[in-house]
Parts: sequence; structure tokens; C-alpha cells
Amino acid sequence: MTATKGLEGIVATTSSISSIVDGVLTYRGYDIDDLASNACFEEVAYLLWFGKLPNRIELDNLKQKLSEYAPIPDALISQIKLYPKKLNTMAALRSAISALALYDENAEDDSQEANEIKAVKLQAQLPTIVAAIARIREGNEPVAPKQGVSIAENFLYMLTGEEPSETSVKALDQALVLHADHELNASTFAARVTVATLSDIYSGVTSAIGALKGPLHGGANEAVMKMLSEIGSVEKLESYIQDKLDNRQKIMGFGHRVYKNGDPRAKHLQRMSLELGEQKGNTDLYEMSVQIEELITSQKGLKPNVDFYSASVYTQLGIDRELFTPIFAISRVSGWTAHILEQLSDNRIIRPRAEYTGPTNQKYIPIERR
Ligand SMILES: CC(=O)SCCNC(=O)CCNC(=O)[C@H](O)C(C)(C)COP(=O)(O)OP(=O)(O)OC[C@H]1O[C@@H](n2cnc3c(N)ncnc32)[C@H](O)[C@@H]1OP(=O)(O)O
Ligand SMILES: O=C([O-])CC(=O)C(=O)O
Repeated sequence: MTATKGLEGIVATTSSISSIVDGVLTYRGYDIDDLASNACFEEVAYLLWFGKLPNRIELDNLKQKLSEYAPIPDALISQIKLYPKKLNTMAALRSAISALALYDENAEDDSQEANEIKAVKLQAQLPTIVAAIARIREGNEPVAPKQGVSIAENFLYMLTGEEPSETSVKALDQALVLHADHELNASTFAARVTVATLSDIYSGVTSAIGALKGPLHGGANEAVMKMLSEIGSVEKLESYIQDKLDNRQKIMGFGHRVYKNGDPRAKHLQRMSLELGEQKGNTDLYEMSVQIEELITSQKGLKPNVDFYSASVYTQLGIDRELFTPIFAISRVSGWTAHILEQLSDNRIIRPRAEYTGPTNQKYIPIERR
């Protein structure tokens, strides 16, 4: 038995949800470029869950359900109020989603029908929970979700209590489309491993949130913004990056296990970053990001991944850095739950082997002789 570090190149399951072939990302066979230009996030969620684009009635029904399910239990809001004010928002989200299961009387119903409803509920409630965590940690009361608006609009509204601009809603909606699913990434794998034991969907999503939190995965978008803030201005950029490279430190938002010639989502986020900067009359963050990209690409041959330009996009939408990875989760919960449903539709426990590298032929020594 020989281990492959990080399971690189190992094909661990079949899936008909999303694919990456020759650098092209598709959801259910639709190119991400096509979806990013034309589809709204709710259509994409439907596509991931049910395998086809919804017609008008199906989309309206889904939107209605998402609105209906968006409020969260008062008891959960009371719990979130007990969290320390200084918290990691992904840790808070992980705890809150785990707790959400306690208030769902169907949490342990493992029928496909119940799980499909729970997928839609999780999609509806996760943004409400993130917005509640964000407001409560700042000492504010949560804002109740609005009925009849998109997830992107509702989330921005719940963060501030004010109507977001059309431009902001469109930008966030596109970002949600771009982040919705990504084949067998680490958090999706974690979700599938968890439910493959026939544990429940909330446990699967809780595992996934834990995996997404790490800076080598979804947490990289926050790390990118931290880096941009530390750099501060274009003049300091080159020495900052050079110093990191000389010390063999990773530059967050670059590199990818699967894409070696660039992440197809990054160009959309780059364009959005420029457009939002131009609209605000300040393209500093965009210019800094482009210069970092030039340096890293020329010196290391690494290209930006989805997390790189999303940092400047979210900042220009007025969103705090600590909410970047939770926003990733708001989108990716669609993919996680689609994968959970797929895993359970033809389940086998996921249990690989380990190549043993420890000592052998040891003999027990009584404790007084050690
Ligand atoms: C949504 C997402 O999850 S997208 C990924 C988000 N994560 C990041 O942006 C974090 C930064 N990037 C990375 O850490 C990696 O590129 C990963 C985690 C994305 C992929 O990891 P792996 O496929 O295991 O690649 P690995 O880390 O082995 O990198 C291969 C080589 O490129 C280097 N490298 C990879 N990424 C970077 C980076 N961002 N900065 C500097 N060097 C890098 C590694 O040091 C390694 O060099 P070596 O062979 O000289 O040791
Ligand atoms: O696929 C991966 O390894 C990480 C990634 O880009 C994602 O989850 O969107």
C-alpha cells in the first residue's frame, strides 16, 4: 500500500454534479462562463440539486420556499447572542449550523424527500444565520429576512437593514453563482464522508463548514484581504511579496490542486473587482491585486484562484473581511447539499486505507520498567 500525499489525482467517487476537464468548469454540463453571465444563484442551486435548469414556475416555487424558510428560530438567535463578541465567524457559523439541527424536528428523517426539503432550508437559513452573527458581534439586533427577494439581496439587506443597490446585489449574486460547486473539493469531500456513514445532512454541512474555514481552502479569501491591508499601497507591494517568497511563504489566493493554467472563475471576479472600483471611483485595490498577480505569475508561474479577486470584490461591496468565508459558505451550501443528496442516493461508506509508517515488532514493557 502506497499513500498519495493529499490524495492528489485520486478519483474517489463518481458524480454528475460538476466537472473540471481541461480547465473548464461545468455545473451539470453548463459552462460556468455561461452561467455566470446568464443565470441567477437560485437557478443554479436548483440546477445543482435537481439536475436541470428550472422553468419559470419551478424557479418561482423555489424562491417562495427559500423566502418561507429564511427566518431562523428565536432560540438560535438567543444562543448566538451568548457567543463571545470576539469570535471567528466561521467557528460561529459551524456552531450555529450544528445547533440549527436541534430545532428541526425532521433532522433525523433520512428519506430523500425530507433531505431535499432540508437542503432548501439550509440554503435559506444559512444567510440569515451569517447576517445574525455579523450583527450580533457588532452589538446590533439581527434584521429579519425580507420575503420575496433574492438570496443576494436579502443577505445584503440583513447585514445593514438598508436596501442594497442593484449593482451590489448583481455582483454578489454573480459571486454566489461562481462559488456554488466545485467537484470534489475538500469541504464537499468532508460532507460526503460524513453522510456516507448515514449521519444526517446537518452533520454533513457542519463538517463541510469546518473544512471550508481553513486558509488553504475557503479561508484564503480572508487571508488575501489581510495581505492587501498589510501591504496598504502599491509602493510597498513588491518588497512585501518578495519577502514572502524569499521566506518560502505562500501567497494566498494563488495556486490550485486541479487548475494549473488558471481558475476559470477568477477572470469573472477580476472583472467585477475592476467594475466595482470604477463605479466607486477608486481602483486601488484592483490595481494592487493586478500587480500582485503579475509578480506571482512571473516569479512562480502560479495563477490566481477563485479566492484572490473575491477579496477585493467583497471589500468594495462594503463587507467586512471576517464575512468573506461565510459568504463562500452561503453559496457552497448549495453544492454541499447537492453532493450529500447524490452520496445518499447510492451510498457506500467512504473508508480508504493508510500506509503504515510507524514502528513494528514492539513488545509491551511493564510501566515500572519504562
Ligand atoms: C476555494 C479554494 O479552496 S481555492 C484554494 C485556496 N487556497 C489558497 O489560495 C492558499 C494558497 N494556495 C495553496 O496553498 C495551494 O496552491 C493549494 C492548497 C491551493 C493547492 O495545494 P497543492 O495542490 O497541495 O499544491 P502544493 O502546496 O503542493 O504546491 C506545489 C508547489 O507550489 C508552491 N505553491 C503552491 N501555492 C502557492 C502559493 N499560493 N504561494 C506560493 N507558493 C505556492 C508550493 O510551495 C509548492 O512548491 P514546492 O514544490 O517548491 O514545495
Ligand atoms: O476545488 C478545490 O480544491 C478548491 C476550490 O477551488 C473550490 O472549492 O472552489
